[in-house]
Amino acid sequence: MSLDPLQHDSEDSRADDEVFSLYAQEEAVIRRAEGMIEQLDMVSDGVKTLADAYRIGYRETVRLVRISDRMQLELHQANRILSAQAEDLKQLNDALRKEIKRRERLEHELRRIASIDALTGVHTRRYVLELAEYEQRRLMRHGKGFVVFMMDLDHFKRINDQFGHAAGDQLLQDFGQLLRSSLRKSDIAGRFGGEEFLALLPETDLGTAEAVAERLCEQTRAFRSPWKETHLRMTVSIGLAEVGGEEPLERAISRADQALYEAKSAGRDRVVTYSPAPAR
Ligand SMILES: Nc1nc2c(ncn2[C@@H]2O[C@H](COP(=O)(O)OP(=O)(O)OP(=O)(O)O)[C@@H](O)[C@H]2O)c(=O)[nH]1
Repeated sequence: MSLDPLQHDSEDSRADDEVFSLYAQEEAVIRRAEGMIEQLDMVSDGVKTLADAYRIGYRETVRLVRISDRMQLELHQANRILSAQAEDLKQLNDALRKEIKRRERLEHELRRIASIDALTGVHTRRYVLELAEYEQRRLMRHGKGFVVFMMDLDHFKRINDQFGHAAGDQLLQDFGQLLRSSLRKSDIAGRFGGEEFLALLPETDLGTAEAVAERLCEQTRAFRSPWKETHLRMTVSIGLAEVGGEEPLERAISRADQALYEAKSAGRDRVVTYSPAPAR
């Protein structure tokens, strides 16, 4: 509706129209205001809901941040503990490695002590028998044999009685050296006990073994061991026997021992090779 007065016929109807129009405008304004109030209420509700949600979200965020902080602290502490444990483990590992090395050295030393006769430097009886067993199996595979020497220093009791036990020890030591130097590296020499020695000569024929034994006998006879203002002398008796096939080593040792007994009986300072007693 227009408010232009030129478009109306009478003053009254114009006044009525104006009143009506004002009323309608007022109505419209009121309706718009009410609408706006409603919208404002809705906006306010929305803001309130958002604020509530934000408050909840904020609290949750704060809670999560606190948890995260605590977790970070715990992780940091756990990390420190793990680092300390790793360092402890490293030290333990180092200590273990050192201990293993120490034990290996000890084991090596024990094996050396068990295998080498401390006085004479040749092998111990037990070790010779161990080596012999292994050697015998090896030679059997190749169809080869070896020769056993049983050796005994002559009248050793007299040396001890005349010069004392220390002099006897010195001669035992000297004989150990003579024995080692007169044999090949592949031969096995040992102290059987007291003043008795044995040697195994693998892959050696009887003739060669006899020559080796004779040479050792001569070297022993010629040897002089300085002792105080004088010198010590010694001789050795040697019995030889061949080890054949699969026979137990003890049997061959026993034959070499018989030959040694013969060497002693025949006057000592000599080599005797075992030969079976002639059948009657
Ligand atoms: N010094 C010393 N003497 C030892 C050792 N082992 C054994 N004997 C001595 O060697 C001597 C061996 O004496 P016997 O068995 O009678 O033999 P032997 O006097 O050599 O006489 P035959 O063997 O018949 O020539 C004993 O007096 C033992 O005490 C040792 O390690 N050191």
